[in-house]
Amino acid sequence: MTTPDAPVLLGVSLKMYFGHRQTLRWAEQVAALATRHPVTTSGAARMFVLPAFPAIVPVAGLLAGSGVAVGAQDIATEDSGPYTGEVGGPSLAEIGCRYAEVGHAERRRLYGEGDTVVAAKTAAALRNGLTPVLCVGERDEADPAEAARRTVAETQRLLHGLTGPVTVAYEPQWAIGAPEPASATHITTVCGALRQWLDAQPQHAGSTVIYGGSAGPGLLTRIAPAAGGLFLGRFAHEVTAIERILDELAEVA
Ligand SMILES: O=C(CO)COP(=O)(O)O
Repeated sequence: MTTPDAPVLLGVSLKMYFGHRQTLRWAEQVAALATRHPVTTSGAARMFVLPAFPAIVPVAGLLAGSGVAVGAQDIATEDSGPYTGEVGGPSLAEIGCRYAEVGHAERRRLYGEGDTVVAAKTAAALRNGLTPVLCVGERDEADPAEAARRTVAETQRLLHGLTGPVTVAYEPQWAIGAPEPASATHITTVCGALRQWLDAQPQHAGSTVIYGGSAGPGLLTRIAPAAGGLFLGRFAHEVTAIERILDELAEVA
């Protein structure tokens, strides 16, 4: 089952770029944009934002009624107990999170997270009713067919034994923090393969594939519908850039 008519999904992770007040000002602008833009008010596009932990509660308040969902950039593998510094899925769900990001390349590279931890965090998100934003993608640049093979295998490994809808964010690691995203051919090859694999997994019905890695205006219309949306980083810091992406979607709709 393919889902070409599903709403486009635009996610933003603020990583650790913004201070607290800056995050709140940005969220206010995102709420205003989503409340007035025809692509979001019609339901043709859905949005989620992942602020730093301390900003989740106030950002959820600012986004209330705008249709923009909120989520966390990380989640503990366990639900409660002696895990200093961690934040568990039950708390995230309680404060209004709908998404929890897992497996980002920065957490793998800088904090030593491997497949076991990523799979356990994915399970924790699903167990708590949160949609995991499962980041996958090859570390070094490979040709598109090889990248697709590796990325589907990685996704299959990480989701083994799990049930529930997921948002798979294809983020080739070499394209994160780069001047440009991967090429449209590269992205559509890998996202198409992920879509095809997910469509054959009834236990993950309702899942979405989005692309991240230096994504910004001008990209989505070239990679849809293989990519069902974008996972934005730096190029969403200016809310006018998000607006340009919504405008582009309005043009092709
Ligand atoms: O990792 C990303 C989204 O989580 C992408 O970040 P950039 O768009 O800043 O490269």
